[in-house]
Amino acid sequence: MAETIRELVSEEEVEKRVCELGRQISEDYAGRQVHLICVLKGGVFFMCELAKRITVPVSMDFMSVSSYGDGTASSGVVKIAKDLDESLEGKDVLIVEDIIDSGRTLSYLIQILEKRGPKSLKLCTLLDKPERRVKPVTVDYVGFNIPDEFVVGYGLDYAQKYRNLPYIGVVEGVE
Ligand SMILES: O=P(O)(O)OC[C@H]1O[C@H](OP(=O)(O)OP(=O)(O)O)[C@H](O)[C@@H]1O
Ligand SMILES: Nc1nc2[nH]cnc2c(=O)[nH]1
Repeated sequence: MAETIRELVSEEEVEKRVCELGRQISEDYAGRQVHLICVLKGGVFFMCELAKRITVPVSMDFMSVSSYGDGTASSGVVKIAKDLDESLEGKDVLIVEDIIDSGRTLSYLIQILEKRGPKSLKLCTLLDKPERRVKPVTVDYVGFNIPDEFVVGYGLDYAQKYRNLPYIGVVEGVE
């Protein structure tokens, strides 16, 4: 069977939800600066769109933590491929992720970042698959809870493809 993509969340729905999250974050961080941490590569589309909707001062940094490689199942081994450039000391830090699945990546990342002295540390994810959780993670902002299906688009890949889709879709026709 050929590889195809079935739309799960439309471009319009994603845009609307990103605006709502931006508004909520702006209210919650009123009078403060929020330091966004983008988890590469998947989080980059979401972080850019979200940052544009936040009305309090924003600073940004990037980190790459990988546990999936080219497959559809987490290896369970989390590697830091690129660390942050700046210190988190005294900052109101908001991690921006594309998806939380088993929770392995984020529980590991939060453990590391908490030790770096942020004033606060919160988590925002575009997508969450709560029924897949292996490691507990506290999620402060969620775009959409989705079922247990492997999704692509809006930054998410399958073997590095489909990140550029403007909507969220499910890959069909793969093992
Ligand atoms: O909750 P988990 O089961 O740990 O899965 C979530 C992680 O998987 C994806 O990253 P991936 O390793 O695919 O890297 P990428 O963002 O560079 O595609 C996603 O961006 C999360 O970081
Ligand atoms: N692309 C992609 N990466 C993931 N990482 C964890 N779950 C997923 C998923 O459903 N799709």
